[in-house]
Amino acid sequence: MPTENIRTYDVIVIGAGPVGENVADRTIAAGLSTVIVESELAGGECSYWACEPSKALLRPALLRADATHVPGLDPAVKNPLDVEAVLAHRNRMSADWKDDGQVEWIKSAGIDLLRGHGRLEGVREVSVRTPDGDTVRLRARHAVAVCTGSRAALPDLPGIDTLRPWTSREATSAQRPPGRLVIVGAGVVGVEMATAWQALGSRVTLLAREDGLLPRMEPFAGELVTERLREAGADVRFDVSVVAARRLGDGEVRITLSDGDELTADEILFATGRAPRSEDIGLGTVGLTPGDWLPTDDSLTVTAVPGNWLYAVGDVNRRALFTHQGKYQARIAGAVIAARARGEEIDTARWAPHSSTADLEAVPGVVFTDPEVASVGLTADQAERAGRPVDVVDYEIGHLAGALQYRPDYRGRARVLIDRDRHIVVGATFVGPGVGELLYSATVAITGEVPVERLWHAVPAFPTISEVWLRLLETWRDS
Ligand SMILES: Cc1cc2nc3c(=O)[nH]c(=O)nc-3n(C[C@H](O)[C@H](O)[C@H](O)COP(=O)(O)OP(=O)(O)OC[C@H]3O[C@@H](n4cnc5c(N)ncnc54)[C@H](O)[C@@H]3O)c2cc1C
Ligand SMILES: NC(=O)c1ccc[n+]([C@@H]2O[C@H](COP(=O)([O-])OP(=O)(O)OC[C@H]3O[C@@H](n4cnc5c(N)ncnc54)[C@H](O)[C@@H]3O)[C@@H](O)[C@H]2O)c1
Repeated sequence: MPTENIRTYDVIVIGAGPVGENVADRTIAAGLSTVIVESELAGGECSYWACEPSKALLRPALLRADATHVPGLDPAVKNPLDVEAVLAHRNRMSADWKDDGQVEWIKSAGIDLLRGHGRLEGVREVSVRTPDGDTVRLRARHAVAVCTGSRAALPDLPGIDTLRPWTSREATSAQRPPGRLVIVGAGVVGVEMATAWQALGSRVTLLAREDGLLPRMEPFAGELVTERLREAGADVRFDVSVVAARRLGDGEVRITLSDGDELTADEILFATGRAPRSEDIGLGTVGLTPGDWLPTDDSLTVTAVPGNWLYAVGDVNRRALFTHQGKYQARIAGAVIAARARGEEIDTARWAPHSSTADLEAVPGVVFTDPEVASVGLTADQAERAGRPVDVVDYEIGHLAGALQYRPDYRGRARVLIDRDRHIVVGATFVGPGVGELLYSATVAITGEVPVERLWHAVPAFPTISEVWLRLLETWRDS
């Protein structure tokens, strides 16, 4: 790269999603000049096509499901949702797909924003193709952080190019409910979007190729969500996949399933996982393969590239595809970059300031369905596969006084895994209305490695759902 017209910064961040913004926030706070490059909207997938719009669609649906069962409320809560009002609320929560607020924050933090498509150009260099066709060249004194996130992965289905399917982007930003919506994939996106659009009036068919929903979670999570989705009117099918799909001249979609059944829908949503946004970011110029995920060590450094200058943070490293976990990584990457810029050794011991240990031991996640699913740490299946001796302790949350106060028809279950040798919690799953807010207690128990003997002294208030902790301890003691 010729040296003229090169802008030099301490740190270059590619991608202004929640993760890139947080890396830049930490490096600026450490006194390092930082530029952030963004090709679409500052705020990333989370703000406009993922977390924010999906939760704005789901909150009215979940509140209505709870309220419908609480006596004495206005019968109006039983009425269908006001679709227009919900979608208008979703539009507001997605900032109407404008990023002025985010840009204002970036500027106020002292970070430079460069709009355009960023690409690595060898060691510590990045070129940016701006919207008006210019190329801006950047050089980093210390670090380049790739925070380009992920996109929806589509299956390799014949004719998919002409099918015009929905991905998570259309599913979170559509301006009216399709009459009939077929959803392929029963992971988190599939079940959340099934819950939202069924509540908004679509007739949803949810297709799982496994024998249940949410296949990577405790099996009872998928079972309870299936029950409620079916009660809400959704057609939930297991052990089935799509073998062919095409859009007809009238706009309808004709779908052939692996069991020979045919479906007709107005839209088909592929909620079939994620792929890294790394195919066109110059990975070849640093010896990596375009289109691959970018694995890192626990300090978020891409160790396949020598020199400790390249970092991958957030979805693109595939460690844990959640906004909160990517932001945690961003705080750690920022501290690592700052320490190395000062010439200091980094401390990557387990739970040390420069180690993203929680990615491996305690990733919390909430699925915002009816009922909610909140989990952190290991499932029983994962513990068994890892050869980790644990006691599996279950409790029906609906037996709690607090649960019945919350919603008289409460159905839910909790499971904790207790390490047999160390007597600490290593995994927890709660399924039931409102359990999302319980999750932090389990996350603290796991990351703090709190001995069960001490947990007895953490008294949950009566009558709350958090009394489930006490019941789980009693069940463990008496088993
Ligand atoms: C439907 C849905 C719902 C979700 N709900 C939740 C939830 O409730 N809670 C939760 O924790 N997680 C949720 N997630 C996951 C969450 O959205 C991601 O984990 C999070 O967005 C990852 O942040 P990121 O910054 O790594 O990537 P992204 O948010 O994808 O941001 C990456 C940014 O980089 C930009 N970019 C990409 N390539 C370039 C380039 N070459 N040059 C310049 N800029 C570039 C992109 O335009 C984008 O702005 C959800 C995901 C989906 C799909
Ligand atoms: N509430 C939240 O925090 C939230 C919400 C949505 C998404 N997310 C994050 O986004 C990530 C992506 O979610 P996702 O649901 O897209 O992916 P996922 O990996 O969770 O689930 C994908 C599902 O699609 C199935 N599938 C894959 N290919 C298929 C095919 N060809 N045919 C049929 N089924 C197929 C898989 O078996 C799996 O069940 C999640 O890992 C999660 O971390 C989080």
